[in-house]
Amino acid sequence: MTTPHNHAKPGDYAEAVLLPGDPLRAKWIAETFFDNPKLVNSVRNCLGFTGTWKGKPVSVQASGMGQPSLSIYVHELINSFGAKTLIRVGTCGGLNAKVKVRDVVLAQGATTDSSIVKGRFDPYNYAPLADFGLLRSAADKADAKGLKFHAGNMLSSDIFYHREPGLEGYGALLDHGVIGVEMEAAALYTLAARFGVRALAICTMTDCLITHAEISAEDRQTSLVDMVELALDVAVEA
Ligand SMILES: O=P(O)(O)O[C@H]1O[C@H](CO)[C@@H](O)[C@H]1O
Ligand SMILES: O=c1cc[nH]c(=O)[nH]1
Repeated sequence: MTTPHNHAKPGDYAEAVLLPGDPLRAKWIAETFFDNPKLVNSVRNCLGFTGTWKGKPVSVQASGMGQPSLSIYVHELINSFGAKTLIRVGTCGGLNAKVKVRDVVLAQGATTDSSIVKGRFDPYNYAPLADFGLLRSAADKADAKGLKFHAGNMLSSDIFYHREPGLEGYGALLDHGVIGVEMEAAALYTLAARFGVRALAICTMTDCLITHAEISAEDRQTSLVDMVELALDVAVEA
């Protein structure tokens, strides 16, 4: 069934879908890693492709930036296109000195300021979590590949440009082990829990908010190769 945001046909997506924020990253992933990539969605240029990785079907769909955008694509992937395993392949800012630029971050949990999650669970503070099986698989595979990775609490913020300067906007999160900041994982985990599917967010740290080290625009794509290969191996395993 097509949707206002996705003109793919039933069966166009694999059950395992990678979710980068950037549509051009989706295209790059399909063209670089997939065998026989086929464009399945281009509505709003939020590109989606299906192909195979190591002989197994897999898709990639750009989520756009932020939790409202990701929520639309993920809701439709699950409910209209049968997605069962959703793995975000994103970039994040670093909030902890132990995380270096280019390190891979597995978002074990996702703290958020977003009204998509916040307030929905009153009087409780819901803790959006990664699927444990996917998390364990990603950690084991990262170890086997010799990849430097960190697993922990990610901040999924609705705000990229905080009013407060530097690290001030992150307040007590800094003293409580939150390791990185991106803009989508909490909504992904909450939707996955609601609809009984599996989700994991894997990010490459591209901008350290403590040291201000960052990956240059030219290096950004190549530095994501390890993360994408890891995500693809996890995605097609089930
Ligand atoms: O590189 P992507 O996957 O888009 O992820 C990060 O980059 C965007 C902000 O620049 C946000 O979407 C954030 O989550
Ligand atoms: O600082 C950053 C870097 C990447 N993505 C974010 O959301 N924030």
